[in-house]
Amino acid sequence: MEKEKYSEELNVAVRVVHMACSLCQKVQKGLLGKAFGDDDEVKSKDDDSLVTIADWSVQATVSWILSNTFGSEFVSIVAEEDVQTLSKPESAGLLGKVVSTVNECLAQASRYGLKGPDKILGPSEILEAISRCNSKGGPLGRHWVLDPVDGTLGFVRGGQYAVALALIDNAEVVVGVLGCPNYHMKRDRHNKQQQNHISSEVPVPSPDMLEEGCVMYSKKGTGEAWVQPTVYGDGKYEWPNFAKQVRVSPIDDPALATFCEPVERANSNHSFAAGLASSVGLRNKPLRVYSMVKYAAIAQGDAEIFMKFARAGYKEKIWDHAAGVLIVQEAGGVVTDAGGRSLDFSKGIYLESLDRGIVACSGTKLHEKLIGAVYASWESSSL
Ligand SMILES: Nc1ncnc2c1ncn2[C@@H]1O[C@H](COP(=O)(O)OS(=O)(=O)O)[C@@H](OP(=O)(O)O)[C@H]1O
Ligand SMILES: [Mg+2]
Ligand SMILES: [Mg+2]
Ligand SMILES: [Mg+2]
Repeated sequence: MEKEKYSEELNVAVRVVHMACSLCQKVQKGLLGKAFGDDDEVKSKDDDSLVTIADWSVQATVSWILSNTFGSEFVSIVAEEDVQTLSKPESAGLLGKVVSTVNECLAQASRYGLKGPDKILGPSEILEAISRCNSKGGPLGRHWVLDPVDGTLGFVRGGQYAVALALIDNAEVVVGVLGCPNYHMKRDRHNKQQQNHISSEVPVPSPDMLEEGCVMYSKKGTGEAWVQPTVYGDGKYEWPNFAKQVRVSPIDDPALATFCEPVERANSNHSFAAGLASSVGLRNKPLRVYSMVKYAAIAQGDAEIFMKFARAGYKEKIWDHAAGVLIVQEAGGVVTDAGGRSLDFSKGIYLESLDRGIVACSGTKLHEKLIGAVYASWESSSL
């Protein structure tokens, strides 16, 4: 792949994810000041999962920036949220909050080197921006894939969550950006690799920058993944900020490795993962973390393994994985389904032919052991 290919897409994606992180920070702070269930900013969807003003507002913001930058007729976006609830007459208050949140965020676009709207966007333009993300993806052409807030449960509980944006080109994930507003980049005393791909200026990081959230990103085929601290709306850190290369952990001894998995039992079979863990000799307790922050943890070497085994019948969606998978792979890791096959992003919004679950590892040695254990457990359970 030519070096410059997708550079502009990556550049815009990183900036808009930084904007989205700042938006989410503000909304999460506001939510945490209220008693859970005591506000109208969190709604339940038909499948009982949650959606908040942050989910809709990030989707509108990213959609507006991508469409305005690349031309709406050229942009296909596959994203999680729709406007069903938001466009009901009784949701006028909720829509009003989304409209002001999006406008407040877009007003900051120039701080991130992006162009915002010339005038305030009205409710119909915001609804249009959200519903424009209704592409079904597929095997051909370019599709942006967005999870505006991944781990919404973590978000409303004051925990980890992520903003995930990827670009798929002819079924391959070519750009991945993961905003993790509550997950800090790894501290390392030397920071020799700092460099900035997004700008020529390279400010020196102050130690407290490393305590804040981060945005990770990568481009397919580069063999590199990068992390930046988040830029906050309070003017504490100004854009452009620096970037540091991330790399997976060198640990390949199961006895020293740590695995992460979803927090909720409903989302992943904890006992199946525990069985695999013990059969390959993992000793550490699982790290249960909301959202795609689990991929970020693998990419920067905070953990070695991520396993997710959803219940039979649940179909994984591409926006829950695309950005994280690319970042882990380019940082040196391996990600497949539980049968050891690559994930197939060509079938539209679902990972259609996924075999049982997802296994992401820092290296092939751990990965082979885990896939072997999946096969062994499968054989013994079907005896
Ligand atoms: N039943 C079921 N099984 C498996 N996965 C499901 C299920 N229901 C939802 N989801 C998707 O899981 C996303 C959240 O994954 P997490 O790893 O954050 O799960 S957890 O909250 O830590 O348990 C979550 O993403 P968000 O909706 O963006 O939060 C969902 O897309
Ligand atoms: Mg959701
Ligand atoms: Mg999600
Ligand atoms: Mg989501």
